[in-house]
Amino acid sequence: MIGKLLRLTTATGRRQLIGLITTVVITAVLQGVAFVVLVPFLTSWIAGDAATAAGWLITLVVIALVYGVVFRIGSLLGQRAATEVLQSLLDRLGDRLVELPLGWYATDRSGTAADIATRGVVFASTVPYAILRPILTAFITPATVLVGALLIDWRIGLTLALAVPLIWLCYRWISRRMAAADRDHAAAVGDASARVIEYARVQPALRGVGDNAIARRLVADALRDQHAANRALMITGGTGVGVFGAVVQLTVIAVLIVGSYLALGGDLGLGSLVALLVLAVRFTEPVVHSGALGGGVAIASNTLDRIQGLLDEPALPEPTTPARPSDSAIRFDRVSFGYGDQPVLRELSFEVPAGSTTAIVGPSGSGKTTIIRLIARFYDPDRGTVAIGGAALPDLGSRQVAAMVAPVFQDVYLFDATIIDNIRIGDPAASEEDVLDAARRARVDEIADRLPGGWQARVGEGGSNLSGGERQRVSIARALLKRAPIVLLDEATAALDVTNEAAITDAVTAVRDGRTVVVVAHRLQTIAGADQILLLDESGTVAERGTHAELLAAGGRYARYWNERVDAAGWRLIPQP
Ligand SMILES: Nc1ncnc2c1ncn2[C@@H]1O[C@H](COP(=O)(O)OP(=O)(O)OP(=O)(O)O)[C@@H](O)[C@H]1O
Repeated sequence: MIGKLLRLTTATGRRQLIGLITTVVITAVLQGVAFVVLVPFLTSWIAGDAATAAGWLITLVVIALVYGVVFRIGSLLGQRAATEVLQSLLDRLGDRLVELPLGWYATDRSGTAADIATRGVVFASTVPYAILRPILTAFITPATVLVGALLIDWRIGLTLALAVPLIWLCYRWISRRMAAADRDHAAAVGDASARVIEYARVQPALRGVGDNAIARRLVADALRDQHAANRALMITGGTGVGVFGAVVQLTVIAVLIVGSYLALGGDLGLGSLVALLVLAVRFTEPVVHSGALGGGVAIASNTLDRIQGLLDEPALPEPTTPARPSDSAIRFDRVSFGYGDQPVLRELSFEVPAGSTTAIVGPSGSGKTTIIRLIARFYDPDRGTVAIGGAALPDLGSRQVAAMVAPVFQDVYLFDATIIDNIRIGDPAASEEDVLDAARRARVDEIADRLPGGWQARVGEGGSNLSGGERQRVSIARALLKRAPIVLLDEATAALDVTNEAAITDAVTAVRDGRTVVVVAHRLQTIAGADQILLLDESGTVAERGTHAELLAAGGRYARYWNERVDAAGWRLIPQP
């Protein structure tokens, strides 16, 4: 645990921790020596030798004074080390969360990450003071007492020494059980947090369908599992401490039996017997304490592992000298990709010429959004290459890719701020004029007109005061303001009202303006207006590719797909003269 803590903190934190450990060792030894000195003091006191007793008493007072000074220094170092550990962990986790590949966030890790970044980090910062210090004392003081007991009376010392392996085995047993119970508990807490966050997020959808019994059951099950895991942790801790206390008390009884036997045989004076019994009790006191702390050590160790695990999450490879893209053309070259063991895209190859628009269509689950994620470098493909401007994304580096690409996803998240502030995220340095210009081109001005407060109206948490289509228009305005050469657009699947439909059509037209656009298209206008259409099939490969006119003329899968959609939408194409 000490090694894990030292690895997680800064050089200053390491110095403070080593200082703390040094003072703890000194105070624990001094405490043990004080207990040992009690023996000659009590023996001479009971024997009526006041002068010798006074000498030992002075020794005890000196030990107590030195102990007090070193303890105070240790307390200060412990507090400073705790603050340093907290600060350095928050800094490192903050940096890590920014560096983690975006794909890490695509799977719902929010509960686990929130638990580590809040409860875990705060607990870790208390470890130097609340766990490390008492646990070291609980081992070093009895060890000093044991050495003293062996020197004073080897038979009593040997009795104590024989108990040590039994106590150690018992301690290991408790720690292992507590570590396992804590792992289950942490998993249950992470799961329950994720479920509660998810439940809050999907409230609008749930209220829309009227019956949220299934979602409520999922949350209730997760909370019940967390409760059960918490109970198991408590029971494991309570049982362990009870068993450990009983084993330690048996040690005192063994000393009492051996001591009484020696006293009855005349080998041990009454004063020495009393003093050695006091010593045995002093030996067991800190050891009993270690039983209760064993669980804390196991939990602390697990927590430090979890924090280290998050810090060690693999990042995507980044170039030392990023390559320069020649333009904004996108190329997929025999790309295969899957989430875990589940393959999604297979040997996918296509090109999107710079400045053109490609619409991706295909059945649900065929991997359309995954293509968008690969271009934004949420993940690197398992095989094959994704390139922009002739350079593979790992050679361009995540920063450059992020600067070149403006994604507009289906589930747009808006901050609970004004519409203007939400658009400005696209380019925080942009002038007010530029922000308003981008907003108008994405027809966000109509949304501002509708809201009380206009441009200064707050959009609510996650953008809840706006409709899905409106949120996507704000997101398109962000992309326009960013002036990135590539726009990735995952069109909302939900049916849009007439106003939003027209506004999105205008916004998409505004976005195209010389940019390279890849759009997961659901609206017929977007599909028909694209320079190139890629039709994916269920197995994650390109089934057909071409312009709308070419694919319709071919009369294949795309033509069937198109005709079904046109019939469903009641659409009619007006023949061109
Ligand atoms: N983060 C993820 N982890 C695991 N599997 C995922 C993840 N994201 C998507 N998938 C799975 O990968 C497959 C392709 O998903 P993707 O979202 O790319 O499809 P899509 O064609 O965009 O679907 P839709 O039209 O329904 O949005 C699906 O089977 C989906 O369940």
